[in-house]
Amino acid sequence: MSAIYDELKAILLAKSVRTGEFTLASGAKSDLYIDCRVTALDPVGARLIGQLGWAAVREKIQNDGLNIDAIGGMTMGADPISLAVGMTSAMEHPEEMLQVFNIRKEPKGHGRGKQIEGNFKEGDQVVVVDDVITTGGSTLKAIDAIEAAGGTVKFALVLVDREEGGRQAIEERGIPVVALYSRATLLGE
Ligand SMILES: O=P(O)(O)OC[C@H]1O[C@H](OP(=O)(O)OP(=O)(O)O)[C@H](O)[C@@H]1O
Ligand SMILES: O=C(O)c1cc(=O)[nH]c(=O)[nH]1
Repeated sequence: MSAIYDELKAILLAKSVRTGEFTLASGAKSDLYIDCRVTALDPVGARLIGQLGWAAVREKIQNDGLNIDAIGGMTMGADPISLAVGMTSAMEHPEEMLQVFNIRKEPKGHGRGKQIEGNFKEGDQVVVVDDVITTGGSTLKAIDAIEAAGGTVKFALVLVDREEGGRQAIEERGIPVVALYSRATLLGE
């Protein structure tokens, strides 16, 4: 694997992988918690996520002949990852640049009342992002919100797949999952 892959893995292991007693988004208990926010909000971590993530997204776009307008996911785990990948697309291949959006957990109660903020519009073909997938429930909610707003999700970009059924749940919906790391490749299990 690349130096970027190894460097990002080292930051994830040092800053994000935690053991203890945790309650997950699904309500399940776990002795493992991967707090990707700490890595994605580390300036070096963000740069590496941008480079690795954009390379993976660009490869999928090219292999499948896709036309992608934008990238984004459910706040807040997805937010720094989406921006890092979008910024890297603009820096490395400006002619292929992806716009970036964030999805609120609930539509805003005032202002424009939107659930999707930033650079998303009806008709867009998008990549949905999540930092971690466990059950896949959060990514599926993001997909629901994008579809309700008139977008089409072509695939999902995930930083870490915990390999607990999330990939299957998302792929059953017809949306392929591109994961930068799995539980096995991150933890060597
Ligand atoms: O695959 P799942 O079972 O849905 O679990 C993974 C989700 O859980 C966490 O989100 P959380 O709800 O803790 O929100 P946050 O990103 O706002 O912290 C994480 O950021 C993923 O989105
Ligand atoms: O399932 C979750 O809620 C979850 C697991 C994990 O490892 N990291 C995280 O941020 N959320």
